[in-house]
Amino acid sequence: MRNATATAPAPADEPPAPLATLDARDISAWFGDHQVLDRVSLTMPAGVVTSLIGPSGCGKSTFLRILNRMHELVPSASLAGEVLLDGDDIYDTGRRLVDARKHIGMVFQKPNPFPAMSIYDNVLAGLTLTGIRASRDEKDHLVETCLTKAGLWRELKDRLRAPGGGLSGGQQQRLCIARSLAVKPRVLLMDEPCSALDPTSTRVIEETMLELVHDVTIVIVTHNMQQAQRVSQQCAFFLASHGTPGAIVEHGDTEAMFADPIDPRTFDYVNGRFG
Ligand SMILES: Nc1ncnc2c1ncn2[C@@H]1O[C@H](COP(=O)(O)OP(=O)(O)OP(=O)(O)O)[C@@H](O)[C@H]1O
Repeated sequence: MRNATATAPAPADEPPAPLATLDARDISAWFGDHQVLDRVSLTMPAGVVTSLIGPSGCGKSTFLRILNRMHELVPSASLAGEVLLDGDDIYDTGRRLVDARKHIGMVFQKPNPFPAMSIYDNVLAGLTLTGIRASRDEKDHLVETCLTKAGLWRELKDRLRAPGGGLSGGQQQRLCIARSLAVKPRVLLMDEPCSALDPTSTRVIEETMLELVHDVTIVIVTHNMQQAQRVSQQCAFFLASHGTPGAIVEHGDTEAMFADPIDPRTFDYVNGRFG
């Protein structure tokens, strides 16, 4: 068991963490006494983009937030089940919350850079929080690496001291991706990351995801069926029918799920017949 106080600061120039598999086992979730997920199990393999699809309110975001311990921030929220990162339970009582968030980063629907903070400092904002120390040279290198991976370096390298809030929506979202990458996560969770963006910015983020997946396991919630097909290799279809808690109806290879789904409800959903 890891000791909560034993985590020494890690240097920023350590090599990228190896790819990791995230395994959710029998996840149930509640807000108060309202159950919103019922025994959901899903393996999100290393180096794969997994998309979570399904109608509004079926529990996709709740499931995603459980994967990095954000669900517990809601006072009435509770859950059952296990989330294993390469076999280690992220809810183990000996594990620090901040470690789970460091290893499993999150990008939200609405870009949320610190608006008055410079682009440079935005990228590095997670370092202090997660106890990563870095020299000036290491910070410069990290900023360049993360902005490059997020597809922003060429656009922004001459204005790193400008405020993050002055960027376009698409650039802000990519800045948030760069900020997530700076702490070298092993998994990146993305909750409808393109829903506030125009088609061009959306395509840039999708291309970024396809590059990033070589370094980090990705799980994305999306309402866009074309996006799920473009970016993900694995897909899970969630449904909460007639007031029952959300559950996975079907999951597997994305191409197969769209071309030849097993369950008629999946067929109807991916063909736009409901939801
Ligand atoms: N903070 C909260 N407090 C109480 N209930 C909540 C809270 N957040 C979500 N819920 C409820 O949990 C259920 C699942 O919501 P969730 O946001 O996970 O669904 P979703 O599939 O991601 O929906 P959408 O696609 O619209 O974002 C819904 O019934 C929702 O009303």
